[in-house]
Amino acid sequence: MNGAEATQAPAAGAQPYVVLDGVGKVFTSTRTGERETVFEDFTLTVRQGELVAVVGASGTGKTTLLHLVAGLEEPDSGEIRLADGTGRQRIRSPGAGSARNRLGVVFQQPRLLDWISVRRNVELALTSAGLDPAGAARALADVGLAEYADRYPSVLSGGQRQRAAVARAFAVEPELILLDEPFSALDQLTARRLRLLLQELWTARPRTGLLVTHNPLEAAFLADRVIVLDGRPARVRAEFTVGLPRPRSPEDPQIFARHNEILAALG
Ligand SMILES: Nc1ncnc2c1ncn2[C@@H]1O[C@H](COP(=O)(O)OP(=O)(O)OP(=O)(O)O)[C@@H](O)[C@H]1O
Repeated sequence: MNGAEATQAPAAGAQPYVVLDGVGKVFTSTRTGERETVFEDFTLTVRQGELVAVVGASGTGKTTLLHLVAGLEEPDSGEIRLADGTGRQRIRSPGAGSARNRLGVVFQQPRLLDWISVRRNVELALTSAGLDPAGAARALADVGLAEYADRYPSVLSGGQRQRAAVARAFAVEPELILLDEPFSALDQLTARRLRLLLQELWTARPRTGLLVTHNPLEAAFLADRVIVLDGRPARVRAEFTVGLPRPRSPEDPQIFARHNEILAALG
């Protein structure tokens, strides 16, 4: 980010923002009827202003973890406590209903509506969050899409569509950002640019978030802390504090050193 001051990771004493407290989640296979305990008595805290990356083998429960935090899945036991930016907490527990925070979510696919312009896509997100749709122009400019605002998603490149998805997620001033393999469908060069863009947005307005990724280098570059999930039920097998100020360079040897540590923990 041009002229930005280096920013430190959130203080260890920052307020817990997302707390999974003894969470259990069991799925029953519709095919075999078998019960699969993905989480059992699982505990994780994300502090305010912290970006936590979740890595781990396929099928460990990374996306399920995001879905639980997003309220797309309900825990079978335990509690998920979410701060809402006003000092209050919302609690999600079995049968407690779907208390929602204002979320910004970026998936592997951009999930834009193809029959309306990029601008309208972002405006829709703003109006459903009760915000002024005029904010769409700024959000699109922030991701370098000002000139493309009136185009339809289908005429944009994959990288531009994902930029639009990032703009939509950040436009709503989210209390929490959830990123589920956001750049894994892009070619390497485009993914690298988008990671730099994400860092730029994060440095300008630090948020709290969870990033699911298969890419340990992406985790080391973007996150404040990286957790390695493993096993059934999933456990935190290893945890790394990246501890490098932002903006970071993808070429920084310290990022590679963290990447190697994460890779070793992934086995
Ligand atoms: N809605 C569901 N119904 C039944 N089983 C599910 C459901 N969602 C997830 N699972 C199962 O829970 C386990 C964890 O899935 P999840 O998608 O969270 O893993 P993941 O770590 O994100 O995997 P990947 O890295 O491949 O995306 C898998 O065995 C999956 O089949």
